[in-house]
Order: sequence, then structure tokens, then C-alpha cells
Amino acid sequence: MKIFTAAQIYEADKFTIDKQQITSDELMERAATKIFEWMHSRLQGAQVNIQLFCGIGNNGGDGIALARHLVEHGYNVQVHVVNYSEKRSKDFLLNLERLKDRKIWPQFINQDCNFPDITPNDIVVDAIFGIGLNRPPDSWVGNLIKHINASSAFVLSVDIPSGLPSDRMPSAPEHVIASSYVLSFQVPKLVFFLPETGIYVNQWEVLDIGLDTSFLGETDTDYHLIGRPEVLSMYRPRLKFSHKGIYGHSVIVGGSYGKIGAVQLTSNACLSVGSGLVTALVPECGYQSLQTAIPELMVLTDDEDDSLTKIDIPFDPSALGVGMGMGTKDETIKAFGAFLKKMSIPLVIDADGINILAKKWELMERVPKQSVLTPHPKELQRLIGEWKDDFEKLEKTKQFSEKHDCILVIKGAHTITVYKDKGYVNTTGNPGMATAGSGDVLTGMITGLMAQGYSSLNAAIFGVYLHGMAGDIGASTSGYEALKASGIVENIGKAYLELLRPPSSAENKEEN
Ligand SMILES: NC(=O)C1=CN([C@@H]2O[C@H](COP(=O)(O)OP(=O)(O)OC[C@H]3O[C@@H](n4cnc5c(N)ncnc54)[C@H](O)[C@@H]3O)[C@@H](O)[C@H]2O)[C@H](O)CC1
Ligand SMILES: [K+]
Repeated sequence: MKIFTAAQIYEADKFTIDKQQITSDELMERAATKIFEWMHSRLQGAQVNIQLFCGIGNNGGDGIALARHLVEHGYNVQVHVVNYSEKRSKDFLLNLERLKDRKIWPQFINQDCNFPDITPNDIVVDAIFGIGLNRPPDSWVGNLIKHINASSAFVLSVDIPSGLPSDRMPSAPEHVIASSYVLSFQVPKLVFFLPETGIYVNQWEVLDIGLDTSFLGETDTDYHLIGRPEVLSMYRPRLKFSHKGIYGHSVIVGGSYGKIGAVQLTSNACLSVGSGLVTALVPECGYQSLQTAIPELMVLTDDEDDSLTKIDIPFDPSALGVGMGMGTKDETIKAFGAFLKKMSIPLVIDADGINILAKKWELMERVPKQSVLTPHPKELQRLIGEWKDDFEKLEKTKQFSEKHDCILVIKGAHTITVYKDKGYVNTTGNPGMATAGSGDVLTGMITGLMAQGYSSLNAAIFGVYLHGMAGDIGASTSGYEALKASGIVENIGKAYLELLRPPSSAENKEEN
């Protein structure tokens, strides 16, 4: 699914209105009706107190139109107009008149008013600001937002949490609605998925308001949300008359004294994701444990016992993952530099591989094009430098990717795979996956997919999705706290099965 900017959404709006020959208030009516249907199907007429806070733009107009539908269906409604400007939109005014025609008189809130009481059992509809927010709310509006947040009522936001800009950080975090649920029109917004702005969105859902599908299909976007349909289209089915040679020979390079487990996890993940053969190259101290733990794995060793001092692979691997648990001793750095000189296939570089690159910038030039780097936040910072917020982080990552022709996987609650000017936002995974070795598993999965012929970018996007899915399946039986990286590996097979399971008719409808 594409993630559009606010400017693109306004364009889609205009295009739809022209093409479908409808008026803007008809589009607003569609939007309000969709929200009403969503609420009505859940509330089924329950006499809960619904307090609607509506701004004076089109987001407020949606709220006012929604209030009319709720009233017409017998709901218990109080409408508050947050009167933050004289510049009321045409469709807001039209809907205000329609509401007044039904003898509903909103209460106007301005700077000097006391705010209405909100009890924890109320439902608040937040329609104060939408994607039109272009400056920080006035302080009294900010205080109203604080008042709503302090109420512990369920807060349903229309389109986007009020006070949250769609393309930058809010200037006062306490002046943003903390939404219980966001109903976003047609497309999700990027801010739902970034660590610093996603905190305002507990849950979200997209409502189809019938924006023109050809416009949406043809418009190029910088960000994509990666769900099952996107990943399924990348899947490379196993052939009936195939043999292990077809699925590649992966090499996993890493480990040091006390950190051989990292290589074990990576190798296991690489095998489980479907690499035909896997060889690990580790210091001598890793030999026994790896041979005992993974009978399917072949092991090469460095002469040195504790850390890697030579990285020689006596054959041409199909894919290679390097860095986990490797350490950054001088000899290892030297060996890594010499190894990079020899390599021409794209690599997957993780952990100490990235740390070495950050220490020895000149080595970055030797990294083969189309390599995948999988940094955690600290490692990313070493590569691209400090950032002031998530938006700058993404921009700097894109520039780095462009400059070095590499793919970067920014790991997080919504891992974002960046290649040049595009970002692919993952939708699977859970907080239980913030656990030791989780990243090693991801490196093994991406390497194993590349060995099977997936392009570097597809391997990264597909691997991140499947990794999250395996973690979700693992957590469904272990819970978040007890999920271990090996539990993610154990569920890679089930993640494939889940991905390939024919969708139910309801899911089919949702995905189309
Ligand atoms: N295609 C769709 O998704 C549709 C969306 N709809 C809804 O329309 C809003 C966007 O409406 P808009 O009138 O452009 O903006 P807002 O309501 O968000 O903002 C109101 C208005 O206020 C001005 N403004 C901005 N910031 C401030 C501020 N801090 N203080 C005071 N005033 C401010 C600004 O000029 C805005 O014009 C979208 O989110 C949807 O909810 C349509 O209803 C259907 C189609
Ligand atoms: K809103």
C-alpha cells in the first residue's frame, strides 16, 4: 500500500471530485458516512455519551457531518466547535447548517471558555485538526488537547490525531491528541509508523472513501507500507524438480570468543529460510559448538582461536552475511578490509561489520554495490551521523543509500528498508522481538533469501516481513517477554505457511 503525503492526498481529492463529477461536500459526506458506519457497527445503538470536538476546517466538517448521522440514529451526542479561527471552510459551514436544521446546537469553545467535563466512560471524537495543520495550535487549543488526553476516555481520531503534523515533528508533544484509534481516509500517513510520532497512534485503520483508484495507482510515492500482498508478489516458489544447488550456498562470517551463539542463530535462520547450503566461517573456538548444535551446517575455521584474523572462502558463495559477534579487534578489521577487497557479490553486513565500516570510512568504498546493511539505531548513527528527528534520520539514510548504492534496514517497531529515495515500512513484528540475537536472525534470513535468487532489495523487504511474522507467531504462544531469538527461527516455517495460506474472503476484500 502506498503512503501518500498530505499534498498528494489533496491532489487525489481534487482529481476525484473532477473525475467523478461530485462536489467536495459529497466527498465529505462519504468520509463521514464511513466513520459513522464504523462506529455504528460496533456500538449498535448503545447509549454511551459521545462528545465530538470539531475544528472549523474540513476535518471539523467531517466531525459535524458525523454528528448528524449519529443523532439521526438515536445516539447521545454533544458537539463542541473548537473555534480556533475565523476562516471556516465552506463544507464545514454547510454541515453546520445541516446540523442546526436538525435542532442540534453545538457549543462553541474559544479562548475564554471552560472546557467541558469528559468522563472515562465517554467516547471522544477528535475532529479538531486534520492533515491541514500547518502551524502549532494556539496554547488554549493545546490546553484543550491536554484536557482530552487527561480524561482517559476512548478517543477516536478522524483522519489523523489532531495536533500531529503529517510531515514533521510536533513542536509541543503535549499538544497532540493521544488517539486510542485513528480512522484514516484512504491511506495511512507516514507519521503513524515513525518511533517519535507513532506514539500518538495506538491503533489505526484505513477507510476507503472512493478516491480515484487510477490516480492512486499511478502516483509515485516515496514510502510504501509492506503487508501480505506486497510480500506475496515477491515470493519465489520452490520448484518440484529442484535440488539444493538451485537454492544457493550461503556463507556466514562472524563470531569471536563468547559470541559464537550469534553465528549459530544466523546460520540456523539462513537454513530455515531456505538456503540450499550454509557454511559458517568462525574462529577456531566456535568449531565444536556449531558442529554439535547444527548438523546441517558446514564449518570453516580461522587458525586463530578467539577472533577472525583471515577471511578466506575457498569457493564462490551465492550470498554472504558478515559481522555478527565478530568483534572489532585490529586483526579482525584488517581481515575484513582484505576480504572486502576480494568480494564482488552483494553482502549482508550487520553489527560489528557495520561498526568496522564506521571506524574505517575508507572501507565503505569497497563494499559491493547492492549490499544490505542492517544497523540498529546506535550503529546507524555511526554510519550517518546524529539526526535531529525521525524525518532527518530518513533523509540522511536515503542520502547514504544513494551515495553508496546500498540498502539500509532501519530496525524498529516498524522496520523501514531504505533504498535510494524510497522507504518500505514493515507491518509485522512485536515488542517481544527486542531481544538478544533477533538481529542475527534477520541477517541470516536476508542472506538465505539472496542465496535463493531474491534481489538484495526484495530479500531485505521480504526478510524483514517474514522475520516479523515469525516473531508474531512465536509471541502468540510464548508471550512477548519469553520470546527468544531462537523462538523466531523456530517459526520461520510457520511464517511461510501463514504467508501462503489462502486469504479468507474478508481478508481478500480488505487487501484489494
Ligand atoms: N481526501 C481526503 O482525505 C478528504 C479529507 N477530508 C478531511 O479534510 C481534512 C483536511 O481539511 P483542511 O480543511 O484542509 O484542514 P484541517 O481541517 O486539518 O485544518 C483546518 C484549517 O485550519 C488552518 N490551520 C492549520 N493549522 C492551524 C492552527 N494551528 N491554528 C489555526 N488554524 C490552523 C488551516 O488553514 C486549515 O485550512 C482531512 O484531514 C480530512 O479530515 C474531507 O472531508 C474528505 C476528503
Ligand atoms: K483529527
